[in-house]
Formats: sequence, C-alpha cells, structure tokens
Amino acid sequence: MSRIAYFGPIGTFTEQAARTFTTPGDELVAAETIPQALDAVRKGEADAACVPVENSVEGAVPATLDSLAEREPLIGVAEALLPVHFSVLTREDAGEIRTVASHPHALAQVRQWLEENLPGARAVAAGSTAAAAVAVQAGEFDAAVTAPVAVEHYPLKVLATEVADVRDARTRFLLMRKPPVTLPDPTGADRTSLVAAAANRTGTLAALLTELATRGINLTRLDARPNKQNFGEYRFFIDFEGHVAEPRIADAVSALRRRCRDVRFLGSFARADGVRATIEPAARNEDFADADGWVAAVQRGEQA
Ligand SMILES: O=C(O)C(=O)C[C@]1(C(=O)O)C=C[C@@H](O)C=C1
Repeated sequence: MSRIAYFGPIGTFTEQAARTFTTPGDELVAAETIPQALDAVRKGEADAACVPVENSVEGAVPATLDSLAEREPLIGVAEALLPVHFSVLTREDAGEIRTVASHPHALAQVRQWLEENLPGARAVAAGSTAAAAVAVQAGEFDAAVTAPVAVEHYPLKVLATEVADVRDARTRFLLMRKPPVTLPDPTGADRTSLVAAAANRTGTLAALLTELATRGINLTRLDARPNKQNFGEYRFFIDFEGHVAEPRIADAVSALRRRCRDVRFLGSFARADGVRATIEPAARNEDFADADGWVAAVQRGEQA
C-alpha cells in the first residue's frame, strides 16, 4: 500500500491525476500546496507525490519547478496527461457575481470566457481550483473555476460547464518519489527530465542544448526559472525524449553533467502521450554500444 500526497484539497485536477497512479489499497493524502505535497515525500509522510508540471495553454507550473529544484532531490517515476476543461460554481444564494476565484493556471485558461460571460467579475487567485470552491462555500468569493468533479465534493450551484478558451487543453502531472528509487524500465516512448543551474556565462545554455542536438535527441520542454539568488541567473529545466538507461541518453546526460556540475536528474519515465523517440542515424543505442566496443578494442591494442 502506498500513501500518495497530492496538490489538493479533494476535487482538484491533481487529485484526478493522482488517482491514475493508484493501485488497490493506496491512500491519497491532500496537501494544501505543491511544495507541501513534495515535502511530505521528503519527510517520509508519503511514499510519492503527484503534482502538476505543465499546461498546454499556460505553460509550466512555477511552484512545481521551484520545489523540484530546491531542497532534497526527488525523482519522477511516472507522468499523467489529463484533458482540462472547467466548471464555474457559485452558491445557491449568490446574487451578482463580483469575484471569481481559481488557481492562476485555471484563470489563464478561461480568461476569454470570463470576459464574455462575467465581464463585471474580478478574477482572484486561489491556492487551487478546489480551494477556490471551498472559499466560495465560505462566502469569500462569489464563484469558482473548478474541475468538473469538484461539484461532487462541494455543494455549489453549477453556473457553467465545459468552460475552456482553448479546446483540448491538457495538463501534465508527475509522480515523484524519494531516492533511492527503481527507475521504470525503458519503453521506447520515454521522457528524461533534468534541471541545470547554468552559470551566468554566455553560451552556457547553448552548450547544454548542443550536447543533446549533436546526439540527435529531441527536446520536449525547456523552461527557465530565476535561481532566486542573483538577478539574471536562471535554472534551466530540460526535458527530452529517451530514458537514461539507454546508452545514447546516458552519454548525453554524462555530457550535461560535465558541462554543468549543478545538474539534478528529475527522472526517466514513460511518456503519457506514448510518443516514441525519433532517433537520428548513427545516434541509436546500438551505434553507441558499437562505438564503445570499438574504442575498448583500440584501448586494448587489438583494433587499428
Ligand atoms: O488547481 C487544480 O485543480 C490543479 O490541479 C492545478 C492545475 C494546474 O496547476 O495547472 C491543474 C490543472 C489545470 O491546468 C488547472 C490547475
């Protein structure tokens, strides 16, 4: 049985994502914030944590990136990808809707709908979509933009459903564990994630990306977040196709470590979208194995 902490409270999209990682007997534990969900694993209060990492409309979730880059390292072992559309909930007795609350990533995905349908309402950031529903119940706000499932947990009136400025918007979630972990086996449709605190020197990021490009490895995400120490210094979050167990990826990760000592491995795991890696000629695992074998023979004086 595992305890899985998730960005809550109950009724968030992250709870729905966490449910996709559970097996019978597992327990879901709501955390008020993303850092608290991850810290529950670091403190041994949970075996894993499910957190949102990026959305197809609003991009990466800053609280997740910062919390994965700071404090004790955690390793991603799985991801989930959920379609995202929203419900707008209000109290039965609500009069005019003057305030609408939700997670900033949710508000960003319904901005146009709010302008068109609730033009007089002020959008207010809440801790999460479900936290916004709790606040509406408490009378703090007039309406909440929530996951469709939230109305099952918070007895509010449904003002609108299927709300989304962008059809087919999706959010990706990670399942993080505390090392040592057993990495999931490679599938051929994997993602590896790293964060590198690149020095503020010209060309540092280019050098890191070149190590991937010259090995024919496709990037799937690149985000920068301030390192919060020195103005203008950033952490780079680099996701790319492949699994660190593959010789071709191990060779690239080794090169990234040589280029940037302050690099943190955030996991290798199957892509939720199942997209298989595209591998350039001469960049296959067998090419790396052949080259390594050939160099070893040269080093033994057996190969000219
Ligand atoms: O607030 C929630 O319900 C969450 O799970 C967070 C979150 C996010 O961080 O993007 C997840 C999916 C949606 O994009 C809106 C909010």
